[in-house]
Amino acid sequence: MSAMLPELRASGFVIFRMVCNQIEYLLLQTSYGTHHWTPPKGKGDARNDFQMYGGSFQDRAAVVFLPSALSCWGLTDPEESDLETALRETEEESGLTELDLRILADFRKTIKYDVRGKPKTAVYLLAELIKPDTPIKLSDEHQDFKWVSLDKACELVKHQTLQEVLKECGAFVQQNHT
Ligand SMILES: Nc1ncnc2c1ncn2[C@@H]1O[C@H](COP(=O)(O)OP(=O)(O)OP(=O)(O)OP(=O)(O)OC[C@H]2O[C@@H](n3cnc4c(N)ncnc43)[C@H](O)[C@@H]2O)[C@@H](O)[C@H]1O
Repeated sequence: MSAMLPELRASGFVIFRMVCNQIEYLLLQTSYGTHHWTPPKGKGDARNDFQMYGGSFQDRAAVVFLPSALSCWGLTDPEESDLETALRETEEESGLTELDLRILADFRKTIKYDVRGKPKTAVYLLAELIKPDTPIKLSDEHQDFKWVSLDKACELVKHQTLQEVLKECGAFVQQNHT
């Protein structure tokens, strides 16, 4: 049965801004669990929530059926791309829309880790906040946000794979930012 389920997959944006010639990265702190810090990101569609938290056979049928049904009604897209997911989640979690961002299209980094014993893939894209003073509007999923230096961001995120993503973002920005 599990082979028929979609992978647990999330996408998001590492967002940076330039303030007085310094690069700062946006991190959000979850209002649940261990209150970990993460760039804005989230899961691609409702089917993934099932994998994360488990459920009955009926629940399974519902979560596999629901995205297809919603898609037919034009309410959501079960084939949402990583970019679409990242944009949607970024807007939901920070209030920042595509219009606020300059996407560095050549950057894309994928990491894999286990969450509650299940493999998860997280895809990170990279974008600059065009107007550095644009306000951040948090959703209920997060309790705090910070704009921080690369070193401080690596300190906050704790997980080595995500620290490496942030460092690659830093190097990419240094090489490609005009
Ligand atoms: N513990 C919890 N209690 C109640 N509700 C919860 C919950 N966790 C999630 N939710 C619910 O799920 C929703 C989030 O949905 P989404 O917002 O769609 O999903 P997400 O970005 O993938 O968030 P999540 O926190 O689950 O994942 P992450 O991989 O960062 O983090 C998942 C775990 O992996 C760890 N992790 C993160 N990055 C890692 C890495 N690079 N390496 C290893 N572990 C990592 C984190 O520390 C964390 O423990 C929330 O609204 C909330 O309702």
